[in-house]
Amino acid sequence: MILTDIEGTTSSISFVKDVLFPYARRALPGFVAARGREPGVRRWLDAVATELGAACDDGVIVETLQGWIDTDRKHTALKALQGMIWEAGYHEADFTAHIYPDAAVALQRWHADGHRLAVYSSGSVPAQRLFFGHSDAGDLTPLVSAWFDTEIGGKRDAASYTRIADALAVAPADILFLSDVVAELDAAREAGLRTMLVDRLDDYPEPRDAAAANGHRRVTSFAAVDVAR
Ligand SMILES: CSCCC(=O)C(=O)COP(=O)(O)O
Ligand SMILES: [Mg+2]
Repeated sequence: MILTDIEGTTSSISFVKDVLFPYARRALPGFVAARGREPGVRRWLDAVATELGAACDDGVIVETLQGWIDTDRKHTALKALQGMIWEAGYHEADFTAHIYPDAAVALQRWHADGHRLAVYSSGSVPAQRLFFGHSDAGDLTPLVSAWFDTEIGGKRDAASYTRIADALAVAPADILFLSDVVAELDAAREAGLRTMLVDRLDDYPEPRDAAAANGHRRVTSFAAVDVAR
């Protein structure tokens, strides 16, 4: 079983930072004005207000969310709202989601070879499905059999990986987790998963040395991933 992160791993950080985040930032005020009363949207706006610890109007909530986008806060409410906003962007073909060609090829090969593939990203599950469904390499969603976001727990928390293994009904040692973030790999290793640091030179121009990789195997492309080990 292969479990992969998205941003910085299958896909470039710059696409997320330079295309997706500015799109969500711009669209947020109009989105909240138009859809803020829908229960599925209100639920997340209320979660932000709760976090602020005070009754606040939607203007304050929008400003807070825009601040969180600016600091790349991986908050579940922000991620859920971003996913809803990006839906329009994908459907109106404003953009397609970046995927490294080596990642698209490897995912297709692993799937054809009978490996089960799952995704674990801070992006919400609907945002992950949109991302893979509208990728530069076309619709990759049929390759993925399970999707996980931070509703199962934080990516730097070992318990999240234990929950994922339970949900997949797979022994932790039979899951290979691919990520660009060493702290996420540390948490996965603590839960018993196999790990590999994906060190994309486009995203990380100064490759991380063995000490920075903290004992995780390191590759710069999915082409070098040996799923058997
Ligand atoms: C898949 S949604 C767009 C990416 C995103 O918002 C994000 O936070 C991705 O974080 P990751 O855990 O995939 O590094
Ligand atoms: Mg990442």
